[in-house]
Amino acid sequence: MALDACVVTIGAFDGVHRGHQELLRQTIAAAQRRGVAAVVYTFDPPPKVYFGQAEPLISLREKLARIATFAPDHIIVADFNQFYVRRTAADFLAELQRLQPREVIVGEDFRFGSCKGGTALLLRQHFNTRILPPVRCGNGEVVSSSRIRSLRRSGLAAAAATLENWRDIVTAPPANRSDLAQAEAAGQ
Ligand SMILES: Cc1cc2nc3c(=O)[nH]c(=O)nc-3n(C[C@H](O)[C@H](O)[C@H](O)COP(=O)(O)O)c2cc1C
Ligand SMILES: Nc1ncnc2c1ncn2[C@@H]1O[C@H](COP(=O)(O)OP(=O)(O)OP(=O)(O)O)[C@@H](O)[C@H]1O
Repeated sequence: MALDACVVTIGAFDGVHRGHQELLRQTIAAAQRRGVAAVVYTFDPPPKVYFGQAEPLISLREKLARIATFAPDHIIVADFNQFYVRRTAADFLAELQRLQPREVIVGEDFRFGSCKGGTALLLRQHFNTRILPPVRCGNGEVVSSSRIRSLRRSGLAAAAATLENWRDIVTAPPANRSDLAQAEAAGQ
């Protein structure tokens, strides 16, 4: 996919939890301010799932439905497979360049490229990059997909659901079905 201009956020976004939701909100707002497309770039399966380090929190369909409620213009789903995983950080930067991002929005711990060689600071050397501070829960812990998995494993499903913050929306259809169809097409 190539674009003239956009604001893009990148990540596995497993669970589309409160931290991810902040990235999505900031991305949509920045794109609207700049009058360019808002793009969400995600991976399927989530890299940790591909490497056998975790079970997915939600299906791809549910992830796309949750992301679609923020109404980005495009959702790019990279097929995270044996070929994709060989891409270096430089390869990934070159691919991102095709989207011509006016702004890239990620969290502090974002990593990309084989062996996680790329960091948010490396992104900043190539693109106008906004690195958001971590969203924390009430007790000060950083909200993360890993933390939600760990809470679920401990039988603390209610606490996990609080971090996901999808209690009211989880079974609802996406705001706009055509967004979802577009997102699924982009992932092929
Ligand atoms: C091109 C590319 C190659 C990657 N290769 C690896 C890898 O070899 N090992 C790994 O643990 N993660 C790898 N990742 C996953 C990243 O470390 C990271 O989990 C992913 O980009 C999602 O970021 P997030 O976890 O902040 O959402 C790769 C990511 C990309 C984009
Ligand atoms: N609590 C948070 N606050 C702000 N940004 C976050 C937070 N959690 C994740 N992000 C950012 O969201 C994007 C996607 O992150 P990712 O999908 O790896 O979530 P994660 O919760 O850190 O996952 P995991 O726990 O499996 O490593 C990245 O840019 C990451 O830095």
